[in-house]
Amino acid sequence: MKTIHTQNLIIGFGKAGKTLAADLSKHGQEVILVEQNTEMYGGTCINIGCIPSKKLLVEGAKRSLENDKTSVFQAAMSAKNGLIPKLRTANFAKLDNLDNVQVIHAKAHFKDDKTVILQSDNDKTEVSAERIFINTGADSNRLDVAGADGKRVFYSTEMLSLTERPKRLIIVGGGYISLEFAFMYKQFGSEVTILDNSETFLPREDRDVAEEMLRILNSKKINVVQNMNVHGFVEHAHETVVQTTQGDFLADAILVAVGRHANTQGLALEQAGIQTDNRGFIQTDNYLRVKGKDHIWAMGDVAGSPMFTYISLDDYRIVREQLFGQGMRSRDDRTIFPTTTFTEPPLSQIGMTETAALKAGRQVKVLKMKAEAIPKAKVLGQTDGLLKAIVDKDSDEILGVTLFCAEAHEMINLFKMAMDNHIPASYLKNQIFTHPTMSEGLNDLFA
Ligand SMILES: Cc1cc2nc3c(=O)[nH]c(=O)nc-3n(C[C@H](O)[C@H](O)[C@H](O)COP(=O)(O)OP(=O)(O)OC[C@H]3O[C@@H](n4cnc5c(N)ncnc54)[C@H](O)[C@@H]3O)c2cc1C
Ligand SMILES: NC(=O)c1ccc[n+]([C@@H]2O[C@H](COP(=O)([O-])OP(=O)(O)OC[C@H]3O[C@@H](n4cnc5c(N)ncnc54)[C@H](O)[C@@H]3O)[C@@H](O)[C@H]2O)c1
Repeated sequence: MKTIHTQNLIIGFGKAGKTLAADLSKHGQEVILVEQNTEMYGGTCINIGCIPSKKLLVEGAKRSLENDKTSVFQAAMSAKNGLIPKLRTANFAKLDNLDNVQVIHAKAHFKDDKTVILQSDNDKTEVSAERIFINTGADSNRLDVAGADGKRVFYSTEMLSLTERPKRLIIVGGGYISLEFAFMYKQFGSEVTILDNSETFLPREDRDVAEEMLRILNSKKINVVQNMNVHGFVEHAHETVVQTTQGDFLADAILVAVGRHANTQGLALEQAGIQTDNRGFIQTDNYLRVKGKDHIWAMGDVAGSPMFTYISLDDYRIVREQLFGQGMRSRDDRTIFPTTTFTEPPLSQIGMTETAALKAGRQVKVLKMKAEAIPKAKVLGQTDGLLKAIVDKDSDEILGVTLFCAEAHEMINLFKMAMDNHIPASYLKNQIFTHPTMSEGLNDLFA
């Protein structure tokens, strides 16, 4: 077994890890970044997450008026298959081209809190490191029911690379992945049914927003069944029966999208004395330092940070500030951040919903308008949805915004800046916007 020493060992080629590797190198530090899967160079986002899913959504939308849905599906898959390897190669080259960064293809596990074993097919290397950064991401939760290992039961990764378009798609779960894949496969002409076990559809959203999403889903003939549990899957020659508390459903493909868990299996965290919380995420302080270990950090999904690429990037910023700055940045600095579910239209949110503000005892003004009132929505032919802002009655402070309309995913970022800088609601009422844009609708929303 080879033994090497490095200043910095990064486990996992995720967003935080790859950005930190480049930064450490820029500062003259030597880095080993270990990734277990060559098909994952660049991490979840570019290979099996955000980018391939959005590429398929965009390609499907481009050809939404075409009747031959099999060819729409094939063209979208082929466009996605063309893009992803290029991004992966570029991500690898970006680090590999740096003199003091070494990317090693191996699976890492801890020997102790200063030593990590890198195990590849035919090689084993022991690395002792001054600093260790864990950025191993998350993986799909499995359904523990009979038949869940059947050939038509898939998770998001497989659904991004199906070779045959399913005529009937059942999606188990009613969150981000469920909704985005429901719209995606609807564009490919599949009959889509969402089976969710929660009593309330989109529980984090206000009811008017959830009802509008439900209306849009139904108008597209995407069926949503709430409050049900899957008992099992029974595989037949040409279809699979999904057995639930609300009867049987027939499917050509099933997507299970019921959340994701930390990728810590096989890391042998216990050998390094690294603890996980009751949900399996690595326990850190607000500066992402692993509990009780001054030289080990965890970043991104595995650290229990909200599962978004831009939050993993922000985790990198928190660590960067400790290594090269004043060390002041922490998780407390991002109490509010925007989110978007890439449906049609996209659903974007920041800060408090109306329900959350009232629950917190705030005295609020609720500003609300339909997307169809915005001229650009008519130009785009995308008049579904609504916009909502929650404003403190006395101080005029913007407490939260929900944009469920065309271009919402771009517009919501404006509110991160406005809210961080305490720009009052009245400012938006008179802000000059270009025309015709969806953003100009904010003049009316805040009027
Ligand atoms: C289908 C889907 C769509 C998504 N869409 C969006 C979106 O639109 N916007 C958004 O912001 N977020 C989205 N997300 C979430 C986002 O992709 C993740 O939150 C983000 O990529 C997590 O990055 P990370 O830095 O934690 O690690 P990851 O990018 O997950 O990287 C972890 C890496 O570590 C490697 N690894 C694991 N264990 C080991 C080991 N023992 N040794 C060596 N290597 C190891 C893994 O192979 C992996 O490459 C989506 C996720 C999915 C699944
Ligand atoms: N646009 C984006 O930013 C984006 C897109 C995709 C994924 N993501 C990230 O990835 C994470 C994982 O996505 P996800 O959709 O798997 O999780 P999620 O937490 O968003 O949704 C899980 C859903 O599954 C349901 N559920 C749980 N157990 C169930 C069961 N046994 N039967 C039926 N339904 C069940 C829940 O009620 C919930 O509706 C998200 O939380 C998000 O952070 C982000």
